[in-house]
Amino acid sequence: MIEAIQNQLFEEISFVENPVYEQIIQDIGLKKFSVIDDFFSSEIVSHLRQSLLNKHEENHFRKAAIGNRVNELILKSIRGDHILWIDEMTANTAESLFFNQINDLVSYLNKTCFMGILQKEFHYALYPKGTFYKRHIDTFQNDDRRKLSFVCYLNTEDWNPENGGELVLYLGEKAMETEKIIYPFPGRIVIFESQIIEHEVKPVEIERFSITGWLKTR
Ligand SMILES: O=C(O)CCC(=O)C(=O)O
Ligand SMILES: [Fe+2]
Repeated sequence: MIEAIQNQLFEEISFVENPVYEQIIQDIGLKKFSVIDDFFSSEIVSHLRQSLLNKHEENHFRKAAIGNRVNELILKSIRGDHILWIDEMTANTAESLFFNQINDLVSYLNKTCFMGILQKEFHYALYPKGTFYKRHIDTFQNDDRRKLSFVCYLNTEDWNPENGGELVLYLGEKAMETEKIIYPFPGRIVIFESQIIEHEVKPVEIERFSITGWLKTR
């Protein structure tokens, strides 16, 4: 009994407010999305990019799918990225650092906003030159488990807006829709409400690297 109270007290005392997480929570509450620069250090980003490139070199990536009854030609007109799912259980050093930060964020969200995030899934994505991902929403019919979409860019430091590949979020009601353009600068993350925000990746002029994932309720 006393131990339980001590533990609870300790939990309350040990809670440290995190300004970056608070920013994310405030943004999502107000705008349904948040963009944070330097969420990941350039060191982690470069290790993750190297890991992505190694695995791509070893032919582990697959062309991304969009549901099952779609043939390859149609698929290519919708999205052209190659992906590889990341398994936390067999994560390498860079991936473990990535998951540590994600898990820290998730536990903060669950503690402070009762988000109820119990599951997560992440994949590497490589967009070859000339590819894109047409306007879409990240939730499937009959499946509303995806709550927050999460993208983290792994491009090199010299990424130039002229490379294209910008993420466009479509915000607001149809009649007054606005576009939020987000460049895929390394270390930058974008978090948005999966069930609400339509978005697209514009055609890219050079290879574009990222990790995309979802925080889910179960
Ligand atoms: O890479 C991005 O900026 C977004 C990717 C995306 O929309 C997706 O994979 O569902
Ligand atoms: Fe998406």
